[in-house]
This record gives sequence, structure tokens and C-alpha cells, in this order.
Amino acid sequence: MNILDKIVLRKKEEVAAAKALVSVQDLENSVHFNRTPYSFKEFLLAKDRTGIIAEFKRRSPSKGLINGIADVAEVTQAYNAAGASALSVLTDVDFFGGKTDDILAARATNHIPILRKDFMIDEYQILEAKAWGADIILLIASILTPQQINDFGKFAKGLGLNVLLEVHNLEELERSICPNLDAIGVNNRNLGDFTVDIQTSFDLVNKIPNEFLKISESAISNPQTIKELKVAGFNGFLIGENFMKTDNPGTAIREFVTQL
Ligand SMILES: O=P(O)(O)OC[C@@H](O)[C@@H](O)c1c[nH]c2ccccc12
Repeated sequence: MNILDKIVLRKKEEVAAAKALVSVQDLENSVHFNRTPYSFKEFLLAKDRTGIIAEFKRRSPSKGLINGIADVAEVTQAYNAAGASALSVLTDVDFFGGKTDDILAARATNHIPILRKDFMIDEYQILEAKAWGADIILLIASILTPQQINDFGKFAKGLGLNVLLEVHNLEELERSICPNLDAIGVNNRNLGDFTVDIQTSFDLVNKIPNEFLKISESAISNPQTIKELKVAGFNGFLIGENFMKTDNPGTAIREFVTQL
């Protein structure tokens, strides 16, 4: 069993526990549930933003502890002020150190799109995302059937949420593509064995139909890489560790964007 299998097994328990604690009705009655999510596309293509989707991530299975003290409200505000087009907030508890309140805290002080970064396996999690004030959900091709991707995408879009599909190779891309998506992300990290290779993005970019926003995800640590990814056709760049591993992620992103 690889790490992804373990995460999905645990996720099923986590979702079952959450359902027992908070009803769908409660989610639908939450303050944010009826807000209109921001358009991912609008912010990603805005000329006064950088295309960076800046991630708040305390730990990961591949790196262990990345940052145990950073404050989610403080860091996401600094990301926003530095010109991030969107925020990504990890909500997985056991493997990424997320807290269920993290999206709420980021939402309270930021007026740009927020991605609920998690392993979505159940419609209930999409309702949670809406209830917490997220704007975008992630669907990971390697853990979902094409039917699930289509159904979850449709369900999310019905709630006004934006949908980001994550793929790692051509086979996943070809089998998963469907109309209920806004953006397609190429993950440069293989979630099964943690190997990283930016070349994955360059290899797949031209296979993504132009109607979708194109995002390169993971292992980006150099502004020069962003320039090259832009030339190749990418609209967005998901960066976590490069900022979070520093003492001050807000300062790190500010210095990074001056070199773009
Ligand atoms: O920290 P990095 O290497 O900049 O990567 C960020 C992001 O792409 C990564 O956290 C990620 C991409 N896809 C995921 C799916 C689940 C959890 C995490 C991820």
C-alpha cells in the first residue's frame, strides 16, 4: 500500500466522523454557504496578479514538518498582498497538519479565491468547502474514477464552485477530462512515491485543451521556472514549500515576486 492509498483509507474514516458530527443541513445553514465564489479564471488572468497560487501547508508526508508555527491568517494575507492570484489551504488533518478552521480563518481576511486542498472522495466534502467559504475544489485523477470526476465536478459547479482537476500523466489526463472542470493542474510530484520532475509539466501542457486554465503544481522554487512555464502556456503556478519552509513565508513570497 503506498502513501496515497493510506491517505484515502484514512480520509474515508475522517469523512464518516465529520458526517456524524455536522449534518448536511448544518453545512447548508452556515454563513458562507450562500456566497457567490470568486472566479478562479478572473483572478488567475488578472494583469495585476502573479498567477501564483500560494499554499499554506504545515507538513507533508514527503517532507515531514515544514512549518509548525506560521499563522494561517497572517501568512495568507501576506501572500495576497504580494500578488498571489489565489490561496491554497491544506485541510487534511493527519498527513498535512491542516485544521478544519484554516479555510474560515483565511476567508475572514482575504478577498481572492481560496482552494480547499484536500483528497476529495465524497460530495459531503464539497459541501464543507462551500460552507467554509472556499471558491475552488481539487479533484485528484489518480484516486477517482472518470465517473466520480464528472459527478463531483458537476455537483461543485452546481454550487458555483470552481473545479481544478489534478493529473500526473497523459493517461490520467485523457481518461479524466470532462466539461465540468475549470482548470487542469499538472502535479510535478508523483503522489505515490514523491519523486518530483518539472519536466512533467512541459510534457503535458500541449495535451491540455485550451478551454481549461493550465496550472503547474509542486516543486517550483525558482522565478526563472515560472517564466519558462508561462512561455510553455501555463496560467498558474502552485507553490507551497518554497515559501512555507522559511521563517517568514510572507517575506519569502515578496522577494520571489520581485524576480518575476
Ligand atoms: O510544496 P510544493 O512542492 O510547492 O507543492 C505545492 C502543491 O502543489 C502540493 O502541496 C500538492 C499538489 N497536489 C497535492 C494534492 C494533495 C496534497 C498536496 C498537493
